[in-house]
Amino acid sequence: MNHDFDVISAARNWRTDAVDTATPDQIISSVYSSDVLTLEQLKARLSKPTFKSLQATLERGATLDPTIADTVALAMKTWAMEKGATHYTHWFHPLTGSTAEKHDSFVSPNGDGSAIAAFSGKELIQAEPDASSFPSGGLRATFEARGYTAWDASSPAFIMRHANGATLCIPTAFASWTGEALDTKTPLLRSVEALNKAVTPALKLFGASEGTRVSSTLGAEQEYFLIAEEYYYRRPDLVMTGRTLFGAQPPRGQELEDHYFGAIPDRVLSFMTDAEQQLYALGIPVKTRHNEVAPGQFEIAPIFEDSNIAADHQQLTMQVLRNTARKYGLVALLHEKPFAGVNGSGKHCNWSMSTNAGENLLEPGDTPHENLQFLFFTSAVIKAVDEHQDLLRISVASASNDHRLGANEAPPAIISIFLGSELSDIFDRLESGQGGRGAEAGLLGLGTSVLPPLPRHAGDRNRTSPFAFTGNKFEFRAAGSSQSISFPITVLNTIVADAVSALAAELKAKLDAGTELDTAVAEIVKATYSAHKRIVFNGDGYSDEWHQEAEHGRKLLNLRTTLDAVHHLTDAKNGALFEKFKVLSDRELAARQEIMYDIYFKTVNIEGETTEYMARTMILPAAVKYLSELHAAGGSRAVKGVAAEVEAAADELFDAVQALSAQNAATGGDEVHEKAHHMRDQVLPAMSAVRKAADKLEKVVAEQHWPLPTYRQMLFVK
Ligand SMILES: NC(=O)CC[C@H](N)C(=O)O
Repeated sequence: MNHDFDVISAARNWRTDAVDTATPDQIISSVYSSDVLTLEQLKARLSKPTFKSLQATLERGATLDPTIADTVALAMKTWAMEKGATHYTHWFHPLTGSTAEKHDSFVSPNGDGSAIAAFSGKELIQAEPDASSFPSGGLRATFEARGYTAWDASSPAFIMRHANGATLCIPTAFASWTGEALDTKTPLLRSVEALNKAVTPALKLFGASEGTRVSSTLGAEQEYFLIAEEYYYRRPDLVMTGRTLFGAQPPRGQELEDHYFGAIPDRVLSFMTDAEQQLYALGIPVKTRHNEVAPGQFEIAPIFEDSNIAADHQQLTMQVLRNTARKYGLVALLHEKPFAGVNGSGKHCNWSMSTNAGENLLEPGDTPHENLQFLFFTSAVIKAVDEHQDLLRISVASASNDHRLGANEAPPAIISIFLGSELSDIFDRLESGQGGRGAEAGLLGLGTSVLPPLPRHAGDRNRTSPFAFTGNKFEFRAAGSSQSISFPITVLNTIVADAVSALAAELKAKLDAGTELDTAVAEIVKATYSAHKRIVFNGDGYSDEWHQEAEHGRKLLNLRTTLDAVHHLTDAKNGALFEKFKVLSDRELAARQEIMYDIYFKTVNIEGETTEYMARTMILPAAVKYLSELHAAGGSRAVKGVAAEVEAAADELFDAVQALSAQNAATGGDEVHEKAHHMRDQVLPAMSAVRKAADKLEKVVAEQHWPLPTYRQMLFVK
């Protein structure tokens, strides 16, 4: 096959007709949140008493008063139909990691041959989709099809558009008839509540007013690749598995570092602008766009918002990126490692805690008092991450992230915290009993002898750190580009709730005993840092020395692969933690573990089968064809030399495929974790051997015979 035509068409094939892009003024005045049923919209459409009742429900986090449900549903339906919606759906987040929707038409037959537009309060509040095929990890048998979706009124309803219409999407939680969570939203909401319950009493010790509530905030950076659609559909591996299972390294990768933050190609910028306009309409606060490090890699990042809403918005962002790319003859690849040898894609989760008055608890403040608070909560995060390294690692574990972690600017599997030199210095001085040394340039004097000055927005960054302080928040960098952010954030909220409640109890005891607040906090910060500073590491997370020191010196966990990690999810300490904060019951936790094993097993199984299929039906035939051509070409030294190279690699490939085929046919056992281990220990290495031989062939077989678009083409044609 000759790819010359492909290269030209892949480069050209995009629509130049501009979309109707709005100016910043128009975005602010009319586009932003125009497809979101905001509280203002509801207020304008409901009577005062109904709106008040709805608002009270939202504030209490309770379920909607059934007597007003019909009125709210009517307002929703009217709004949605004005926006062009023909259908509505309960939109939820099953344990597949993505989203689910089943549309129902607003049009209802009236029984007399006519039809009316209908949507009742009952239909708004709860539904029973026939959702028996979603993973439940044993929480229900398939014959018990009943799973319920329940309206999450804290995340606004929105409109999803397609070329021929629109759908009203109502964010919902998804649970079994026994009330067990079958989704990622329910535990996230529970963890937000756990965080609130733990942090609010702590804040009160610092003098917070009545009515203070605390929630977690999140901004998730999304990295992704774009490749020409022509190439995508010629790569069964990309279509089936999301990553390339073959591909020799091109002469040029990312070593020139010329793509990162470079000028964004016109086609890509047009795509980005189009996607952003849709995200604005959905009220998603996207802010930043740029070229990422690998050729063909890009990033979109929002500013932070409430973490439950951010989790919904993050799923929508992925969906909009995928859908919009197609309009430009591109495909958005969200896999963590679509191309070996260059950077993978992360979804760095910028996490913090904030009060309902908008106070960021991880912001070093302007006053000594605010800084006491800051140090207290930062210590709690350090304690939480040290005590629950395993859970953070598990929350980002997947077959795809295994290929990313530990190389090309993605953090290693060992969890540690980067505090930056200035903040580390402050903790070190607190620990050693050295107090403040007065205000320095860029540092904020605390005006108290027990505490040293604090940095305002430390500027340094560390790309090899999985969990980095970035001035007024922590960036959980280990999260992978294709995953839902719900579980990582559920874990973060829960472990921090645990640490804060422990430290708050200590603080309260000290205050009750008559210790001054600043002295008491300094003592707690000092003791906490002393006990947990092994988790703080500001150096190179890739170095051998770090791996040695982390594992042997500091005794940190090094859970290299998904299977090493997932195994710990149901450890007694983790079950007790999630039970204590009512985030996940033992059964719900065990179900999640089961599903993680299952998804891992199936993912690698599909990769193994795809590798075998491509090697047998595409790559070996190409090599054989080229060989027969060479054999026909006679006996010159060059021909013989090339033929010998091709033959050697083809033989190696043939043998490797036979070996892979045997592993694909085996199972490793009946239990899902046995199957998963078979995949990791037998199938993945067998796939690597196939790839190694195939990549050798790619370098010697005539390009016109090579059946697959190459890295050189996919990464550089934009
Ligand atoms: N520039 C960056 O921050 C690179 C991050 C890297 N792509 C990752 O996998 O996390």
